[in-house]
Amino acid sequence: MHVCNNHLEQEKRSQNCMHEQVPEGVPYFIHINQNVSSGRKALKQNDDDIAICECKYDARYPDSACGERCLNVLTSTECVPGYCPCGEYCKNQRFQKCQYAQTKLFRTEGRGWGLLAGECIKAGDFVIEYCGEIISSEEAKQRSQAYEAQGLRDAYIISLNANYFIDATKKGSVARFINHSCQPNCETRKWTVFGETRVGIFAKQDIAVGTELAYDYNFEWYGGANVRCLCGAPNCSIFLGAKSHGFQEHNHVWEDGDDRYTVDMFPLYDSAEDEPFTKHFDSASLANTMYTACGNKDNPMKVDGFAETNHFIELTNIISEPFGSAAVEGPLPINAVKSEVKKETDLFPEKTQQDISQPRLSYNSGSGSTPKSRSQHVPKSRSKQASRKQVNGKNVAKLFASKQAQEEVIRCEELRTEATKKLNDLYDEIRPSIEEHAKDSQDNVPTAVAEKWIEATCTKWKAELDLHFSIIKNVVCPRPHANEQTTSAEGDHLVKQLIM
Ligand SMILES: C[S@@+](CC[C@H](N)C(=O)[O-])C[C@H]1O[C@@H](n2cnc3c(N)ncnc32)[C@H](O)[C@@H]1O
Repeated sequence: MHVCNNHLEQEKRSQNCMHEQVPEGVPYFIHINQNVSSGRKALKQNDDDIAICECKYDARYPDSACGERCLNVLTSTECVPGYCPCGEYCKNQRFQKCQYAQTKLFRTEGRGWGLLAGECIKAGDFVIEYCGEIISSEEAKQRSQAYEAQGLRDAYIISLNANYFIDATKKGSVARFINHSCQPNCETRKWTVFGETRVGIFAKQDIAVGTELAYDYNFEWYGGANVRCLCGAPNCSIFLGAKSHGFQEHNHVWEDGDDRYTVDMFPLYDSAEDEPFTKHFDSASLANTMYTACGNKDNPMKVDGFAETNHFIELTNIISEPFGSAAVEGPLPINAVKSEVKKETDLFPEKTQQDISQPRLSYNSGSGSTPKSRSQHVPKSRSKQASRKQVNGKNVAKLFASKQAQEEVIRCEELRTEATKKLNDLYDEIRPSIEEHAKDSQDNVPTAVAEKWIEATCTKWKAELDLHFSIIKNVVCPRPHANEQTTSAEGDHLVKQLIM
């Protein structure tokens, strides 16, 4: 174990242990053993905020000094030096003291570099902290896109909490080399250290020396390009972090009962040709809404040529994400995806979860072939969608000639804002409960919390849909302003402005 007593020593040690550890050929990064935050103030803990446990050091029972029954350990909070009744004997300062397990970097087949256990690690042991730069979710999005554009194949951004991420791309601990497995021997756990949340990698089971360490990226990984998972586990999710929010946001995954789809798989009928073609679900849903409002799917009402021409499709594209880009992110939508089935292709073949006690981390079995090359990066199919627009109802309202239409759209916008705020507030309120359950027991968020969340989410979605519907309705079925006729040319102009 490495034990670092203060920051300076830690830093020296971290550099030293890196020199010992880094084999030739490992791409350059700055090794750190403490998160670094740029543009985010380090939390100052007041005495009142410091949790003090009730442990007492007894030389006859050294394990009593902040062992597993310590109140702080039970709440995943590290004791604060100077406050812990066990003083220097306190064993609950593992993050602070960098009490990491011995590990070794090695070159994998097909998955870049990986990390091995350099000693036997016991189930529950702290392996290493995942350190990096603490960045906001906005910054995470930007950096992730920039890294992808720079052609960086490996993604190192993981989520810290709802608002912050840890980016270990340029600066990080060696935890950044731990690869993903769908049947992992490690897991991430969040601990509070000096009032700040930190992410540690912990052993899920006894790990023999020389075994590759791996955890499941699904919960914290921000993702990058879609990467074919080469873990070889029988329950492999096929793509890295396929259940992560980043992946689902990127791929617009939709869930229906036990089936999972990407939105590409939803057929949309082109009213002009009456031929099925694949379009995004959101377009399809709006198309259906339109048909319901202004006719029906088989016999759409034709207003000023909108339903007949591409305008209709363009219009649905600008209002392309009634639900997806909700400002609030939370684990519930992630948890909602239960199966690994993608119906119409073999990409997500149906699998049976096998209860296998030994992890299969050889990566040479299970998937049928031995991966020889670097992981396959699946190209983005719809890069245009990454820059999708969020409709601003107030701006759109100004484009309508009719006062009635303007008022209706503004009212819808207000309702949407209100629903979004309620959802945000609710998320803040229930976050501790969600975070507690999100990782270890995916399906076990308390029902009361889930119900509240679902209700608020539905209200938000409905408000979102109402807004989009109101815009479409007023474009397609314009209400003439007093003494004014909205001509089809004006309608066309309006649509173009909306699209721009
Ligand atoms: C956090 S890094 C892990 C360290 C990385 N292997 C390296 O060489 O730096 C995550 C990246 O490793 C690769 N990776 C990790 N687990 C993988 C897996 N099971 N299958 C394929 N590639 C994997 C992917 O390129 C992913 O973006």
